[in-house]
Amino acid sequence: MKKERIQAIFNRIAPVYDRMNDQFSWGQHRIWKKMAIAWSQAQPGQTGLDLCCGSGDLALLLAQRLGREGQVFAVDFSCDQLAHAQRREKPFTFPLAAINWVEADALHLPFADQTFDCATMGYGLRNVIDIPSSLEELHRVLKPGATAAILDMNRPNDPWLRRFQQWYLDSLVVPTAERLGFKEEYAYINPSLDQFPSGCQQVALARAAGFRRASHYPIAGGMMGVLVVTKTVNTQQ
Ligand SMILES: C/C(=C\Cc1cc(O)c2ccccc2c1O)CCC[C@H](C)CCC[C@H](C)CCCC(C)C
Ligand SMILES: C[S@@+](CC[C@H](N)C(=O)[O-])C[C@H]1O[C@@H](n2cnc3c(N)ncnc32)[C@H](O)[C@@H]1O
Repeated sequence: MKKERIQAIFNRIAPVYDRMNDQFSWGQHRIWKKMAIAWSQAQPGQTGLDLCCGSGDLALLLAQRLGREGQVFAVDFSCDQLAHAQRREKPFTFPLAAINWVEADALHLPFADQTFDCATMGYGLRNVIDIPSSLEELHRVLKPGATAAILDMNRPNDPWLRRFQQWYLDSLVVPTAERLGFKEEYAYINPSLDQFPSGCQQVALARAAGFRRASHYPIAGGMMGVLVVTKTVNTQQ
């Protein structure tokens, strides 16, 4: 799928994206995102990156974790998702790290090598048009020793759960989205899952991108998963 088509999908659904995620996942996506933040090993005061930030869920959680002394760079190439994210940021009262909202392509990040202490990527890896390049770019901008947590949907290994996931998406998610005029955008999810590398394949891709430490943790029965990668301190890299 071309970059422009992906951009158009997420620009179009920006007004309903958060509400639909809450509705379709019964609010569970917020738990899955908090798990990704924990796996990122982000610490107060650090400089963090949230790739494919969309409406800002993970960027805001990362900003809470990094605190007043930290800072977040939240990157997305959808101007409408970023606009929505910046409007949401205002009501937060507890001490947040400063969030820098950056409209850019995850495949060509406008940051120097070894910039970030930690990173998150929520439901982005499956949507970039070049997964190996995205992982290589992530590796480039992380500091040695930094960890990234990459949350996404996955096909479960269990055949019954696979069938449930396909049925849920085709028979509940898409018809509901269709009633709001977003059939095409949500009908994209199931085929995108068919193309998405399995957890083991994601680990292999991460290793090929230079991450010497990579693990994949299935969650929600394997319908979701978190790829956790760490850039080793090896001076040869
Ligand atoms: C937050 C979630 C998905 C984000 C998301 C990712 C995409 O790639 C999209 C592509 C096109 C349109 C929208 C999105 C998008 O919103 C995960 C939750 C939302 C999912 C749409 C629903 C997935 C439901 C699970 C398959 C089953 C959940 C079972 C339930 C907890 C009982
Ligand atoms: C499913 S949304 C995820 C949003 C948010 N991370 C979350 O957890 O809800 C995927 C986001 O990735 C963005 N995206 C896809 N490919 C991208 C790329 N190459 N560069 C930057 N953003 C990209 C889309 O614009 C969209 O906002």
